[in-house]
Amino acid sequence: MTPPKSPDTSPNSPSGPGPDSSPSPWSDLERPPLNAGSLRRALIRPGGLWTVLDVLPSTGSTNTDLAARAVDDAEGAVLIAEEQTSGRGRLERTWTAPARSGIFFSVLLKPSEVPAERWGWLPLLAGVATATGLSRAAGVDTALKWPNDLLVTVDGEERKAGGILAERAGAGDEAGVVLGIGVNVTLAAGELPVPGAGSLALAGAQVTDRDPLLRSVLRSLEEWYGEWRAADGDPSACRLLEAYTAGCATLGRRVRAELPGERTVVGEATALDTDGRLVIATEGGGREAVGAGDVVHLRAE
Ligand SMILES: Nc1ncnc2c1ncn2[C@@H]1O[C@H](COP(=O)(O)OP(=O)(O)OP(=O)(O)O)[C@@H](O)[C@H]1O
Ligand SMILES: O=C(O)CCCC[C@@H]1SC[C@@H]2NC(=O)N[C@@H]21
Repeated sequence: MTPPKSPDTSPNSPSGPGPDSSPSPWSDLERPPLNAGSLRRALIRPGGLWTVLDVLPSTGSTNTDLAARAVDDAEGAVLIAEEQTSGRGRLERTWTAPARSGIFFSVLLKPSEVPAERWGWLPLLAGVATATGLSRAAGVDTALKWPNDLLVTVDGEERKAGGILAERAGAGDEAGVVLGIGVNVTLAAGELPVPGAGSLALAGAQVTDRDPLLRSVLRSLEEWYGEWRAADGDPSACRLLEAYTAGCATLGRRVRAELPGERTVVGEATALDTDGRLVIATEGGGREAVGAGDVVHLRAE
């Protein structure tokens, strides 16, 4: 089912009170809830990675919730929310996640045998896996904006429709990473939280049932994670570096990386190095690699 087309004079019309205050143009019937039972049944298989802990009607942030229980939970724990009231992005920025408008979830991974310096690949791996899963389930093309954004094209313009937040959690033998993934699915034009945001629906995907999307992204994440782990976290050996490079819209573009202390690096983004840092060929003929943890903003020039 698709959202109502303009002109729509109903009180719920996206052309109603304005971008920030307009209620959803979707009815509850068109935005069915996630089905926890079917998600569990689909994801549980012998030797499989995932355990769906819960599908919460609302929570602050699935990353915060899962991090709080990271020592006690086994790897593969998945926490899903229909809505987040304090969703977070990188550097404690806000991630807006209105009820039933997208897929919002966190997974707990504990790749204890992979050298910890390679764990920085996990958010990039999650980007590749999410793009693969969305493409399989909804036929929608997404591009990766280094380091943690998922872009869709809406009317010829790139817009952010998703993001990934990776946070270290637990300690000692139970150390791990909470990977949080958020994708705007049904958000309509009048509901966009910030300029430059987009959604799968706005990119032309005919998706209202979010269960298949979630299943597909989690399956793809399990596949990529399995390959990466089997390769001891070496992104070249498991073709992660190749896949990220192929899907990355940042490479080949002129960018401005804003670093702490008002330092900037400007030039062409040419490659990712083996640590997942973005290599920028600067105007003076040099090359500088910037890490995801250091970049405050990365803008296309
Ligand atoms: N549902 C959403 N859809 C799209 N964008 C969102 C959503 N919620 C919040 N945002 C934007 O995402 C930002 C958080 O993401 P992040 O920390 O990756 O910053 P960014 O602006 O994407 O980074 P950069 O400047 O490097 O592109 C928020 O500051 C906000 O601008
Ligand atoms: O764009 C970003 O900076 C990252 C956004 C990450 C959003 C997801 S939604 C599920 C999980 N819980 C959060 O609070 N954030 C992540």
